[in-house]
Amino acid sequence: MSIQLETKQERSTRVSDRIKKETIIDVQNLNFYYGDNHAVKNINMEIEKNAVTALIGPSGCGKSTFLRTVNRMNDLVPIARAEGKIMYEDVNLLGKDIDVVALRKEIGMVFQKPNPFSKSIYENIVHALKFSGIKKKSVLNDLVEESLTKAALWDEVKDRLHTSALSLSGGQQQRLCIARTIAMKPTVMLLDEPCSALDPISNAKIEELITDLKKEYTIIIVTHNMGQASRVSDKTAFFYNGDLVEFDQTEKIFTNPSEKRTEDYISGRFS
Ligand SMILES: Nc1ncnc2c1ncn2[C@@H]1O[C@H](COP(=O)(O)OP(=O)(O)OP(=O)(O)O)[C@@H](O)[C@H]1O
Repeated sequence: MSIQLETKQERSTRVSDRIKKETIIDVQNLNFYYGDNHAVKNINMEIEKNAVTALIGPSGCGKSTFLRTVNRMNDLVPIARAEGKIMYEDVNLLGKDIDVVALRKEIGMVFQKPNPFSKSIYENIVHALKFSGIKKKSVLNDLVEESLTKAALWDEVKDRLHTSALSLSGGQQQRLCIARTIAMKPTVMLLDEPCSALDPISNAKIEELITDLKKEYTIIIVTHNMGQASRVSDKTAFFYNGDLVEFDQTEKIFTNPSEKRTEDYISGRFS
């Protein structure tokens, strides 16, 4: 009798098949253009629910464009054009009849530089909630506490909710922006280099927070920090020159990538 030993690759495939989760966003043949610039090229990608997906790659390779296409932030660029489909629960997010305000509530975004309004901490959270029709003070108060708690900021600000958000440190401001997104009860959070303007301690706090948040939310994060991608994400997509070169379990990407370009990038041979 001969026993067939499984190769490392076969084991990795078997394990990743077993832990394969539900797909929440299914990107199909996505192309994105800024005028003649073909910035994102024929991307096919399934984003797993309640997981963290990291987008990595050198500057200008299309990561932010891809991210901003998911919640239609690129609609604001006049020369921009998207082709293909981004399916979210049977709805094509690129469809003409999509209510983009509702979409951005469901798929929230946090930007590279913390951008709180120049209002109080409390007002930063309730501003959009009031706009969406919630007026009752007790409901607003509960949502403020809940979202600041989930963003790991409540203990630091609970005694000064009515002071200016601009008096917070950069790291606290970024957690406030995350709380503001959480308050809208999204299902997906898009994070565009959320730590790039932060000090190492704030960075570590946001990373801890991301790991915590994925229990409730699906997260897609653009990062230039390879350590961060490997620490916080479950899956990693490597973009190069608008192409999705490789998309796999983060552990596989960082220990045994299939593509030479991925290996060269993560080992710092180009940036
Ligand atoms: N608003 C815009 N108008 C025109 N071209 C744009 C715009 N935003 C991005 N681009 C172009 O699209 C391409 C992809 O840029 P994008 O910002 O998506 O890359 P990136 O991988 O996120 O880069 P970085 O890591 O530097 O943020 C680049 O050629 C860039 O110049």
